[in-house]
Order: sequence, then structure tokens, then C-alpha cells
Amino acid sequence: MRKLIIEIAAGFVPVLLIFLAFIGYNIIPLLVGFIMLGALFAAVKMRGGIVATASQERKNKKIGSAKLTFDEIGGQDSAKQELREALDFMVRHEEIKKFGIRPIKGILLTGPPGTGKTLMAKAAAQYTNAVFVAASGSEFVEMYVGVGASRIRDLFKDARTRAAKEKKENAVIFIDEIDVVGGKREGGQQREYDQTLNQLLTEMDGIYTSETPRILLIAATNRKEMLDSALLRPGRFDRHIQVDLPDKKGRCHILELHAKNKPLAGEVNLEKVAEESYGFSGAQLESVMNEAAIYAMRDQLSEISQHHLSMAIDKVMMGEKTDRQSTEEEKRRVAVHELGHAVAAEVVAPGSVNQVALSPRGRALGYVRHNPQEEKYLYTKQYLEGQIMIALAGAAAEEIYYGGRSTGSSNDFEQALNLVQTMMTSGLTSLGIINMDMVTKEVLMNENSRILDDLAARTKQLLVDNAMVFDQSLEILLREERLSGDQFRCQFRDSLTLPA
Ligand SMILES: Nc1ncnc2c1ncn2[C@@H]1O[C@H](COP(=O)(O)OP(=O)(O)OP(=O)(O)O)[C@@H](O)[C@H]1O
Ligand SMILES: [Zn+2]
Repeated sequence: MRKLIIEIAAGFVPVLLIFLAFIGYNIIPLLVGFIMLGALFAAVKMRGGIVATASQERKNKKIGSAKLTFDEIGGQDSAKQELREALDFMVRHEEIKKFGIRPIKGILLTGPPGTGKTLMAKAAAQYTNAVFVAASGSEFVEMYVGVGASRIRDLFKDARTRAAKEKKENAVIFIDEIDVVGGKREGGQQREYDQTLNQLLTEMDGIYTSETPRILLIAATNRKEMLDSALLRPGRFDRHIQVDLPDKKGRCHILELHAKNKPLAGEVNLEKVAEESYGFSGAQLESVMNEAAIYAMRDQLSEISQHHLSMAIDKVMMGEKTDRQSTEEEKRRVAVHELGHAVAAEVVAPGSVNQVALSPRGRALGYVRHNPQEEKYLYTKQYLEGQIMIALAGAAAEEIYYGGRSTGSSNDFEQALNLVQTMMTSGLTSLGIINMDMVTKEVLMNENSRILDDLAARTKQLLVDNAMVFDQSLEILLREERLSGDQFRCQFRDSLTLPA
């Protein structure tokens, strides 16, 4: 702010000189005035440039050495795989051109903070042998109108000049927090942001394959729904890769990576640490390792013990204001809920469960993945009832194990209600073929609850009948956070062969 006042004051002097020169018809103050104005203008512009490079350097420092490979990123197997596949388009540019395939210009990484999106972008640059230029969305928000747009221009220019200097054919530009510049344009007053976003779109449209360096933009956000749709159009950020919180195996891998330069005691069991840090991001796990080392040093010991790691988990968790107890409790409840869906699905449609997992994915804390089924155009009553039972089974399992439901079932109920609706309009209920407009609301409501109550009771019975499978699977799921379809079906087979 003080700088701004100085600049305005400094700008006032030459203007005054020019004014006085005009009144006095004197050429010397006129010239001096113009020279001063020019110098001031250059200074302001340069300051913008210097600030931009300085913050870029900060960012580059923050993300460590320029050479970072995918091997140094823990977990994230599917995200890494997807990203590599997209990058192969850049590496195999000759073939791409031959087939007339549109090059990929932008990749959007979405996911919670600290999951390694920046690391992914760095590894992408390494993988494509590209120069790496990074910026954060917030750097483009300035009080001077047009500065944001000119910084975007500078960012692309910087990528091009660096590639030329380092004799590289590719350049990766990484923009973190893209939502700050790329937010939806509806709203009206944010004109400065608009200019910046428009400049970004213009630069992206100006990327050609024939030109070197080939430029790839990687952007990161944890609020994809906030982005302006212009950014997501084909030819812009049309590849989306989800970077999730790591599952137990991923957490173990990340801990191993960050333990490499630290003296761990022989008794340390990183798998146990991974188990206790459910829901942690990569950044939090890095923090756990660091805090544990500090505890060990404070104890004047030469090695980090399991105890130090446990204390570090608590510290990182308290810092995040999460209640350890409720996390464990929540994990169990999610496991019960998802297993409910899975057991019902496997009974209703044997062989249909592909995977049950606890790792938080997007907003859901757990999920059941189903094997792709043949696409159906005609549904039987039995099929629809089965689907409703699968939807209701999450809440049913919670009722059996906890005596009540949680808020996690609203989507399931919506799905069940839609299915009942389909049954009614298709004449598959006891009402027979009906004209929905001619039946009173009350009749429909009664039939609706009759169907749902009946199916809910059958679902509960199904779960009770398969309690043994349920309990054994629950134990594995809580331990591993993941249960493959085959592992799951093993439980069914075992329970069949056991004497009743
Ligand atoms: N998968 C991972 N493997 C190893 N380290 C990780 C991983 N994820 C995060 N980290 C650690 O956390 C730090 C921060 O990660 P990074 O900056 O890549 O996260 P981000 O997703 O870009 O977060 P933000 O959205 O907050 O910018 C890394 O420097 C690294 O030490
Ligand atoms: Zn559910």
C-alpha cells in the first residue's frame, strides 16, 4: 500500500512539470517531465516482473529439485498411470500428427490439498524432458487492472525463452489454484479476473503442435465445480485426472519415501503407521515423518521409534482438528455401510462386485465398484427390486450394526425412490397399469412405502442370513481398506462349506 502512495506521488511530479512547461512554453521541464514519466512507467512494469519471478522462484524452491520422477511419488497409481498415458501424446508427437489427432494442451488435476498434484506436474515435466515453469493462481490477482493478464503472457514467454535457452523441445507450465483465475465469469464485477482468464484462454488457443517448444499446461484445483466452463472445453483443459487421498498401501509407500533420509529404529512398523493415519494426505504424512524426527532429536536419541511416530500422528491430527476417536469410528461405520451394499449386490447378482474400498474418494468415504454389466434396455420387476435392495442395503447394515442410520444414505434413498418410480410407471407394482395423473397422491405414497418397507425387510433378512460373510469381510476391509471382488467371493464360498 505504501508503495502505491509513493508511486502516485512520484507520478504527480512529472505531470506537474509537464503542466508547468505548458503554461510557461518552456521545452526543458517538458522534456524532463516526459523522461521521468517514462522511467516511472518502466519501473512499475519491471517491479511486476520481478515480483512474478521472485514468487516463481519461491514456488520452485518449495517443490524441491527440478528432477523428480514418478517413482518419487507415493501411491496414486491410477492417477500416475492416467497422466503418463496423456503425456505419451506429447512424447509421440510425430505419430499424433500423422493421425491428425488433436494434441493435448491442458490437463486438470483435481483433488484435496497436499495429495501431490504439484509433484505430479514436476514429474510430468521430467517424463517429457520439458522445462518446468510454475505459478499459482493467486499470483495473477493484482490491484492494477491488466497486470494479471500481462503476467499470464510473461509466464508463457518465460516458458518459451527457457526452453530455447535449455534447448528443450517441450515445456510444462503448471498453474496451481487455477480456480482463483479460472472461476466462473458470471457475476459481473470481477473484470480484472476476466481479463486474466481471457488472456489464459487466448494463450492456450495459440499453442500449436508444429511450434517448439510444445507447451503443455497442467493446472490444479480442489474445486473443479467452480471453474468457468470455457476452461473445460475441448482443446483447453479437456483431460481431468483425479488425485485422491492415498489408501493404506499408498500411505505406506509415501511414508517409506519420506523415511529414506531418516534413521528409523529396527522396531518401526510403517504399515502400522499407515493404518493409524487413515484419511491423511501425502503432505500430512511427510509432516508425520518430520515431526517424529523432531521428537527423536528432542529425546536425544539416535533413531526414530514407533512411539515417536505415534506421537507425530497425534500432533498432525490435532493440528488439523480431527478427533482421532471419531475417525476410527467413522471408518468402521463407512465399512459397515459399504459392505451392506456389497453383500446385497453379490447375493442379488452373483459375481457383480468388483471392489469394496474404504479410501476416501472424492466426497464419499468409501465405495463399492461393480463389474460392468450388460447394458439393459428392458428391466424386469425382479431386476428392479434387486437394485432397490442393493441401494437400501447400506442403511440396513448400519441399522443392524448400530441400531440406526447416519446421514450417509441420502443418495441411496434417492436412487431407491427413482427405481420405485420406474416400477410404478411401468405397471410393475400391485397397482397394475396406472395413469399417474389419475391416482391420488395418497395412493401413490402408500404403494411407495409398502414397496420400500417390504424390500427393506427383505434386505435386512438377506444381511442377517449372510452375517458370517459380513463379519469376516468387515475384518479384512478394516485392516486392508480394500477388498477385491475375488477376495470377497472367497468369503461366500467358505461360509457355504462350513457346517451350519
Ligand atoms: N504422493 C506423495 N508422495 C510423496 N510425497 C507426497 C505425496 N503427496 C504429497 N507429498 C508431500 O507433500 C508435499 C506437498 O505436496 P504437493 O504440493 O504436491 O500437493 P498438492 O496436491 O499440490 O497440494 P496443494 O493443493 O495444497 O498445492 C510434497 O512436497 C511432498 O513432500
Ligand atoms: Zn450407500
